[in-house]
Amino acid sequence: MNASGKSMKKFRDIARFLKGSGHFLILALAAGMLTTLFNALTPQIIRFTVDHLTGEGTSGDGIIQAVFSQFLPDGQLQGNFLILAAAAVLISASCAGIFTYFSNVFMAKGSEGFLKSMRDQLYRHIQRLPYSWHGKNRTGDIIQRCTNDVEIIRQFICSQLMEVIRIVFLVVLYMAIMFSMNVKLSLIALAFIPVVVGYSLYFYSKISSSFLEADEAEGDLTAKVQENLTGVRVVRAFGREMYEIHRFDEKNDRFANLWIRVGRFMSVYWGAGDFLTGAQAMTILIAGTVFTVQGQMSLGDLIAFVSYNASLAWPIRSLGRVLSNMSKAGVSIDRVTYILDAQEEQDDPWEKEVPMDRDISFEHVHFAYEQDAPVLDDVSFTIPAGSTFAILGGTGSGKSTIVHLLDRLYDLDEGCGKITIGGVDIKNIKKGWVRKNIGMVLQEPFLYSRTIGENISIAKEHPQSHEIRESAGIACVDEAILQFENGYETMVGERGVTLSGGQKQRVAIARMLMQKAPIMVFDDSLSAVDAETDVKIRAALKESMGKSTVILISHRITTLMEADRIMVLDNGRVAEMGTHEELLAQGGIYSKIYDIQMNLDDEALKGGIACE
Ligand SMILES: Nc1ncnc2c1ncn2[C@@H]1O[C@H](COP(=O)(O)OP(=O)(O)OP(=O)(O)O)[C@@H](O)[C@H]1O
Repeated sequence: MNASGKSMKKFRDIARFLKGSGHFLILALAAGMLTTLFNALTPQIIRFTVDHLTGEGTSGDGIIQAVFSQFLPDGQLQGNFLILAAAAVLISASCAGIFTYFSNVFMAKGSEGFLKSMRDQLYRHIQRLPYSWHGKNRTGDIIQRCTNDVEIIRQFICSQLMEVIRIVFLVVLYMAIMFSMNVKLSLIALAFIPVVVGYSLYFYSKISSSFLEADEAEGDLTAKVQENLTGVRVVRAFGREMYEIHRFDEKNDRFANLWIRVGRFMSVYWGAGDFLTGAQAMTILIAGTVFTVQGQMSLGDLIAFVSYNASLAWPIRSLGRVLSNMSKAGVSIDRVTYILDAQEEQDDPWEKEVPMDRDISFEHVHFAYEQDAPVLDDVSFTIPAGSTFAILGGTGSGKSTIVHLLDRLYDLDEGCGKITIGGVDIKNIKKGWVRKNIGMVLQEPFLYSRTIGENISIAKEHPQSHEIRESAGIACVDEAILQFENGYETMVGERGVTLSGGQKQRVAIARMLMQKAPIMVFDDSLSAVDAETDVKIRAALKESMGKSTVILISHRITTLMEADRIMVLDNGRVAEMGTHEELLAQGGIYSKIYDIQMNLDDEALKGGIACE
């Protein structure tokens, strides 16, 4: 596809969001044009009135004369012209007002409808994008695209594009009327239009880099404030308040200076623009007066002409600005279509739902994230259904990657081994089905800004309160929750600040238990819990888990020593495999870590030790 084909495709991608709201924009445009039409009548009425007073007659056969003659015969018209003229001004102003109202109402409906449709579609699409896509794209950037860029596109379609059409209509209409009154004077007025538009176009394209810099400085300042507020505990703990204040001052200064510079540029622009407009008005006035004195036009013509000319000044000046700002939309359309073009995660037709309470098997699995170095190297193991399987390994050894692969967040490439559940390659099992049947608790669980009860019950459609308490009981967090004034109705604040790390982990365990999944994964999810509670939770889990298959990942040997089978992972390779006793007897990595952890004092034991 060539460049213009690509641009058209992008424009079509965006224009489809007009479905359901596009007709409002057309109505807004039509109402806006009618407003312009009625506004154009007033100078004609003034022209007629003035010529009537002075007894000049070039406008005698004009449109207003023709309309008035419809209502009253010539004789009566003479006596009532002032009333008629006043009524005509009032009627045209009222009509203009009414159409302005409708134009704004339709514009708001069309514009908000377009925005809503675009946001809805983007949100829905992002929800369905693969996890790997999220891994490659920064959250802040995605949010920026869904807010700022979407807003710029809305302005482009619903404001700038409409404005350009409205201005072009106004210019064509007014120039047609002006040409009908005096061709020579109209040619002078017309000659200024490209100069004014060209000047503002040139100016705005020149200062767009200053605008961009100032916008970026604003983003920088916001990010600084956000980081500071999020990390307020660290700032206080390290006594970094003054340092943070200085850093903020620097960014704030830069931000202010950049906007002052933009302000200076804009002052030059407005000043020079005023001068240009004034020079044009002066030229029209001088030439118009000469033509009037020469009898080429009436006094009414001159006044009406000057009035039309003045009404053209602002729209023409803003045309350059609007056209120049429209170019920004191209970048935003690119940024939004980048998200929309990303392939959604979809089930292939051959993927099915199979029983998940079966053996899990990794067969010669090799895996690397994108172009990065290999993370898993020939990993093979089998987890019999209903058993507890533990994985021990140093930081970055690939433990979580195994879970990502099992959950189909990433798929294995051809020839890189196989993962099966009940003998079925998981590539042939629906992704949604896999995830629904694998309960997962992560090391740093994410809790929503909702009540604790809602957080626990999120995985279940119609949760019963006794089920919520039951799950919380197994996760040893029921007692702690009841100690809060509002119990299960306690709101978990932004990022769950009202709960301790260990409490959050336990709420996440309770949430996972609600899922009653046949496979449960605990990815270092007891790390923030003290050793005693860890033992209690595991005992309660053992009792309640029934036939579920459990995968335990931990740095703490006491957490996983009772597992049916333990795998030691070293730099993506299976280093050891066996029961606790077998591994101790081998005298390898596992037994070394065991010795270190067992010899540590209680304090260290509570924190857990990384097995590196
Ligand atoms: N989404 C990703 N994209 C690219 N590289 C990744 C991604 N996730 C993990 N890695 C890399 O893969 C390697 C294994 O990471 P993984 O999270 O599986 O280790 P881990 O054993 O669970 O570590 P930890 O105990 O610290 O959680 C690391 O080098 C990590 O940097």
